[in-house]
Amino acid sequence: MVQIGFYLKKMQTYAGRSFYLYLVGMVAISFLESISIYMIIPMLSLIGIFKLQTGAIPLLEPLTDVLHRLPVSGALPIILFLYLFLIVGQSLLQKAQTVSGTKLHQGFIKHLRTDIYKTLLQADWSFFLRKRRSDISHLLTSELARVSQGTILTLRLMTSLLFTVIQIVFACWVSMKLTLLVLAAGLALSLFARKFIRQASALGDATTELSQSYFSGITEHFNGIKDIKSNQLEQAHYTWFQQLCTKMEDNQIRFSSMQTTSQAYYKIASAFMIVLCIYLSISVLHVGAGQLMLVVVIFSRLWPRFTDIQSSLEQIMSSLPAFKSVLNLQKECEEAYEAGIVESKDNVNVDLTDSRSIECRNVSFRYHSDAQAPYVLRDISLQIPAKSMTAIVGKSGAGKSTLIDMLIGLIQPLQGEVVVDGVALTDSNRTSMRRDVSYVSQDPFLFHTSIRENLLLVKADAKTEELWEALAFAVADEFVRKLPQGLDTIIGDRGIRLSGGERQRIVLARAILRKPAILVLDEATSALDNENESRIQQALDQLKEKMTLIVIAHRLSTIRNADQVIVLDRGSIIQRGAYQQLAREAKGTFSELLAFQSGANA
Ligand SMILES: Nc1ncnc2c1ncn2[C@@H]1O[C@H](COP(=O)(O)OP(=O)(O)OP(=O)(O)O)[C@@H](O)[C@H]1O
Repeated sequence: MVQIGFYLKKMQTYAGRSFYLYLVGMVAISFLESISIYMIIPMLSLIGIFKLQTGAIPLLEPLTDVLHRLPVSGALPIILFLYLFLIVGQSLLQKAQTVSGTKLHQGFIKHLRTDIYKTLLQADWSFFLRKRRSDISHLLTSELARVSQGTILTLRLMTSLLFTVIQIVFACWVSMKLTLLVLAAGLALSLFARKFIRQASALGDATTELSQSYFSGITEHFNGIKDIKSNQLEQAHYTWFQQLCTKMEDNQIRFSSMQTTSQAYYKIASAFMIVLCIYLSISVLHVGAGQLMLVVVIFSRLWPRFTDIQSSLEQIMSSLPAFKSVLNLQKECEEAYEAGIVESKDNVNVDLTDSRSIECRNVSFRYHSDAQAPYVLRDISLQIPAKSMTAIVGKSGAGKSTLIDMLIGLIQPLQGEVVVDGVALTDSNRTSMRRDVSYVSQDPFLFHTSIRENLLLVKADAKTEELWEALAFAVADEFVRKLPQGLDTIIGDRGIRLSGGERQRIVLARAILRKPAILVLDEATSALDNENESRIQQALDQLKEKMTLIVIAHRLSTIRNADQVIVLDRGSIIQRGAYQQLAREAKGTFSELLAFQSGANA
C-alpha cells in the first residue's frame, strides 16, 4: 500500500487545494445523504406517524419542539420538504463533485504521463543500455492505463471510506447498539475476505508479467518482420503468440472468477449476518418493530459500502504491480538523471570556444559494473584536433562505437577524463557540449513523416533553400527531386520506403543542416554505392574546414583524406598517424586491413 500512498501524495502535491476541496465535497455529500436517510424515520416517528424509541438524537433536538407543536398535517409537509431539499442539494453537489473528480483524475494522469516522459528523456544513455525499449513503451501505455484505473479506484475507495465513517457516525446517533452489531458483522466478514485481496495481488503480478511479454513480443516480431517473412518463421511466432494469449485469457478468467466468488461469498454471508442480526435484535436485545426498521435501514446503507470497499481493494491490489513498475522506472530514471535536458534550469553551460578539439586522457571503460567484466576501452589517450578529420578504424568489436559514445559524453569513463577545448566533461556540462554535436549512427533513424519534417526536426526555422543545400551536401538532392512529392514525400515507418543508401543520405543531410561544431559519422555511409560514397567523401573534405569530423568506417576509402587515423584493437590504440603514413607501415594492422579490402575489391 506504500505505492498507493505515494501516488495519493503525488496527487495531493499536483492538485493542491483542489484535492482537499474534493475531499471536503465528499464529506458534505455523505453528510447530506446520511441526514436525509437516517433522519427521515426518527422525524416521522416524532410527529407520530409510527412509534420508534429514538432516544436523544442531538441533531433532532432543536427540531423536536417545533415539530411537537405542529399538527401532523402541518409537520408532514415540512419533513417531506426538508427531505426533498436535502436530496436535491446532495444530487447537485454530487454532479459538481463527479465533474471535479474527473478533472482531478485526468489532470493527475496527464501530469504523471508528462512527468514520467520527462524523467525518461532526462535519463542518461547508460539507463537505455540497460532497458528494453518495449518495456518502456509497455509502461507508458498499458501500465499507465492500469495506474490510471487504480487512481480512479483509490479515489473511489477514499470516497467509500469517508461515506462509511460518516454513515457509521450517524448510525451510532440513531442506535449505538445496532450499529455496533452491524460493524462487528462487517469486521468478521473482512477477516475472511483477506484471502481474496491476496489472490487479487498475485493475479495483478501475473497481469504485469504477461502484458510485458505481450508487448515486448509483438514489438520485436514486427521490428523483425522482414526476417520472419524471408525465413518463414511465421508459424513459430504464431504458436508463441497463441500460447501467450491463452495465458492472458486464463489470467483474466481467474481474476473474474475470484471477484465473482468474493461477491457471492459476500452476498451469502450478508444474508446470514442480516438473519443473525435480526434474530439477536429481537431475541437478545428485545427491540421493537420501529427499531427493527432501523436495523434494516442501517444494514441497507452500510452493507453496500463494505462490499464497495472490498471490491475496490481487490481491484486496487490487482493494479498495484503497475503502480510499482511505474514507481521503479521513475526511481531508475532519477538515479540516471542527466542535467541540462528538457526545460531544465540546472544546466551549466560550459565555456567552450567554437573550435571543439577533444582529448581523452587515460580513459578506461566497461559496460558491466562487475569487477571481473573485461574492459571495452583500456587506457586510451588521444587528441582530436579541431576542424580536422579523425578516423577510427579496427575490427568488429574493437570498441570504436564505445569510444565515440565516450567522446560525445553519452557514457562516462570509469577511469580518466574526456576534455573538450581544455574543459573536462562532467555531469553538469556534458549535455551542453552535446548540443554542438551531430551524430549519424550505423542504423539511422527517420520518422514516419515527410522528408521536410524529418529535416526540420533539428532546425525548425530552416528555409527551403537551406534544406536543399544540406541535401546537396549529402548527395541526396537528385533523388529527392525525383520523388513524387519531392521534399513532402512521406518516407514510411523508419524510412522504409527509401533504400538503405537513400536513408543514410537523408540522415546525413539532417546532421549537416544543424551546422554542428562536431560531426560524428558511425558507419554512416556503409550502404552507399562507390559513386555516391566518393561524392560524400568530397563533401566531407569541404566540411572539415568548418567543423571537427570524427568518422568510423569499415570501408577505408571513405577516410582516405583523414588527417589522423586511430586503429583500435580489443579496446586499445595500437596504431595512430596520417592515412598514408599508416598505409606504409607494412607490418601494422592498418595495412593488413587495407590489403584485405583491396584484395576483396579486386
Ligand atoms: N550495451 C552493451 N553492453 C555490453 N557490452 C557491449 C555493449 N555494447 C557493446 N558491447 C561490447 O563492447 C565491445 C565493443 O563494442 P563496440 O560496439 O564499441 O565495437 P565496434 O568496434 O564499434 O564494433 P562494430 O564495428 O562491429 O560496430 C564488444 O565486445 C561488444 O560486445
